[in-house]
Amino acid sequence: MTIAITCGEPAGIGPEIAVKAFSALRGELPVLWIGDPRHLPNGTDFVVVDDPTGPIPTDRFPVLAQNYGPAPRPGVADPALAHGVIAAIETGSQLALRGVIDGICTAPIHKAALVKGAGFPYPGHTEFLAALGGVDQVVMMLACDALRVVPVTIHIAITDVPRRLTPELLAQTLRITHAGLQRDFGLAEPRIAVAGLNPHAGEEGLMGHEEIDMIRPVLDELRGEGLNLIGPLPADTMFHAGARRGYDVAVCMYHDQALIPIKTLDFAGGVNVTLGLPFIRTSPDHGTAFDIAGKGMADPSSMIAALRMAAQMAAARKV
Ligand SMILES: NC(=O)C1=CN([C@@H]2O[C@H](COP(=O)(O)OP(=O)(O)OC[C@H]3O[C@@H](n4cnc5c(N)ncnc54)[C@H](O)[C@@H]3O)[C@@H](O)[C@H]2O)C=CC1
Ligand SMILES: NCC(=O)COP(=O)(O)O
Repeated sequence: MTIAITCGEPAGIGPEIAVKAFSALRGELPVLWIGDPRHLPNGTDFVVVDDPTGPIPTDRFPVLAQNYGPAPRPGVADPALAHGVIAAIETGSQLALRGVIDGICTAPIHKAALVKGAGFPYPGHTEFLAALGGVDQVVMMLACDALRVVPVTIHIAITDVPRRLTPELLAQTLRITHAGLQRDFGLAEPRIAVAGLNPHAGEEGLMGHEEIDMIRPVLDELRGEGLNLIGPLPADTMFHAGARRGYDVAVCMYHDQALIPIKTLDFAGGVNVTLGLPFIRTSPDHGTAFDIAGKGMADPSSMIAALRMAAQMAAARKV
């Protein structure tokens, strides 16, 4: 079992948490870092791996070396490195698709630097990985011990949410979530709670109509396909401890509705997973943390949790 870590934004904390996670998981889970060794923290005891299909060393930090350019100043993204950051994600995905590695764990990227430096046309890894995997739609899920959440719409402006929230998108998100929890998380009949879009889930149409016009009909249709769906629920009351015991995942209508509760509950332990890909991808739930980059202060807990989750998902697919 080997999980590859893609370098992410070299000016962020990605290289640091990869090295710290490697140390923490030594003897438990082999990893392979894909990136430019010049971007590793000073003094990292690394070894270059020439052939990723061969044995991966576990005694020193193993690097599938790429050549992106000199190290940036910590906390200051250099768009000149954008092509390299993207290439690492492509390399990791190809290795995973070929079965050379068991999955990828992506360190955070700085989306603006990739757009500026390489015209990156995707809002994040999630959509880029869907393209690399040859699938039309995937689902972003964030998971910790206390909660799993899925945002139906992801990185779009809040003013665009009602328009982009179509019955097709909601239905496909629910189907992919259902199948992903069955396949990768061992839940035979996942209980899926679905949030409304409006306050009080619309309060019978007094505070918005999306629940009546769109969400309810989609849930009714998918119940006919055998999905165990609860809702639409008022989003403000579905995340307290008692409510969370009633479902396995909360499907939310937009990014912050989903990510605020999980990052509040467990920022250190949260993991970002892409469901619906032909290979396994996880990621820490946090970003590049430019404010602490290069200071040795970064907490690797979320990266460690993401690597463990990728390994568990890979094991589940092998059964
Ligand atoms: N998967 C990905 O590629 C992701 C990328 N991002 C990107 O990261 C950049 C910064 O995003 P922000 O919203 O500022 O969130 P952030 O998660 O980078 O930082 C928020 C706060 O949490 C702290 N923090 C984050 N991770 C930490 C860790 N491991 N240890 C200690 N402290 C930590 C930071 O120092 C900062 O104070 C943006 O460009 C965003 O697009 C954000 C989330 C995921
Ligand atoms: N807010 C979550 C996030 O930015 C992660 O996006 P992605 O790069 O995993 O698509």
